[in-house]
Amino acid sequence: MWVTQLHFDVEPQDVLTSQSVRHFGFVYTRGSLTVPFSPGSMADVQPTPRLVLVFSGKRKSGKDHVTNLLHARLGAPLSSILRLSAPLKQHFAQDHSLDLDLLLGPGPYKERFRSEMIQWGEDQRRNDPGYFCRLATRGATEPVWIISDARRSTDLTWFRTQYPDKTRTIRVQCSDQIRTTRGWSFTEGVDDAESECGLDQVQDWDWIIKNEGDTEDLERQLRPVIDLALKQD
Ligand SMILES: Nc1ncnc2c1ncn2[C@@H]1O[C@H](COP(=O)(O)OP(=O)(O)O)[C@@H](O)[C@H]1O
Ligand SMILES: C[C@@](O)(CCOP(=O)(O)OP(=O)(O)O)CC(=O)O
Repeated sequence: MWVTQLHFDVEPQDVLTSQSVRHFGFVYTRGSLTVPFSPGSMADVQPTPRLVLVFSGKRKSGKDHVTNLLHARLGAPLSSILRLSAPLKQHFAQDHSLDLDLLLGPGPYKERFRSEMIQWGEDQRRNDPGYFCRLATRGATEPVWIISDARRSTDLTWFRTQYPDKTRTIRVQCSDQIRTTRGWSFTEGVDDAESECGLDQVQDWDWIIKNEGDTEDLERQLRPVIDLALKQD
C-alpha cells in the first residue's frame, strides 16, 4: 500500500476526534498525518464544493421542510443536505444512549433534550467554533451543499472563510402563529438563547424565504436559488 504524508494545520484534538480519521488507520505526529493512500482516504481532505447554500431560521420555521424541497428539486448527484446538528446529535445520542433517529426527526422527542444538547454543543464550540461545521461537511463530495441549520455567527463565518466565493446565505422565516401550529411553544433558555437568536441581527441574507405554508409560493421563492445551483453545474 502507498503511504503519503499530508500536512494539516490542525491541533491533535481536531484530528483525533474526527469521524473520518476513525475510519482509516493513520499515524499522527504533531502537524502531520500519515494516511494509507487509497481512494477512501481522500475523503479526509477538506472537499471543495461549487456552491454552499447556508440556511438558517428559528425552530419550526421550516428549515428541514424547505431544504428537503430544494434537495428534491436539485437531485442527489448534484446536491446533499448537510446538518450541523447531525454530528452533535450523533455524539449526544451515543453518550446518553438515546434514539438517534428520533433526535434527528421533527417530532417532540428532541425537544426533551434540546437544552442539554445546546449546552453540550456550546461546550465543544468554546474550544473550536468550527467543530460541527467541519464534521458535518467532511467527506461530502456533491457539488452543491445545502447546510440546513446555521445558528450562530461563527457558523456563517466558518463557511464564508472556507468558501468565500461560493457561500450564499438564506433565512427561513414564518410567523410565530404558524410555528405554533407546527408544535412550537416559547421555552425559556432556548428561544431567548444564542441557539435561536444568534443570527437575529443579520441583515445581509442573500435570500429571505417566507415559509408560511403555501407550496406554490415556496417553490416560486426557491426559484432563484435553484437557478443558481443549476447554472453552476
Ligand atoms: N410549508 C410547509 N407546509 C407544510 N408543512 C410544513 C411546511 N413547513 C414546515 N412544515 C412542517 O412543520 C414542521 C416543522 O418544520 P421543520 O422543517 O422541521 O422546521 P425546522 O427544521 O425549522 O425546525 C414539520 O412537521 C414540517 O413538515
Ligand atoms: C442542539 C441543537 O443542535 C439542536 C438542533 O436541532 P434541530 O436542528 O433539529 O432543530 P430545529 O430543526 O431548529 O427544530 C441546537 C444547537 O444550538 O446546536
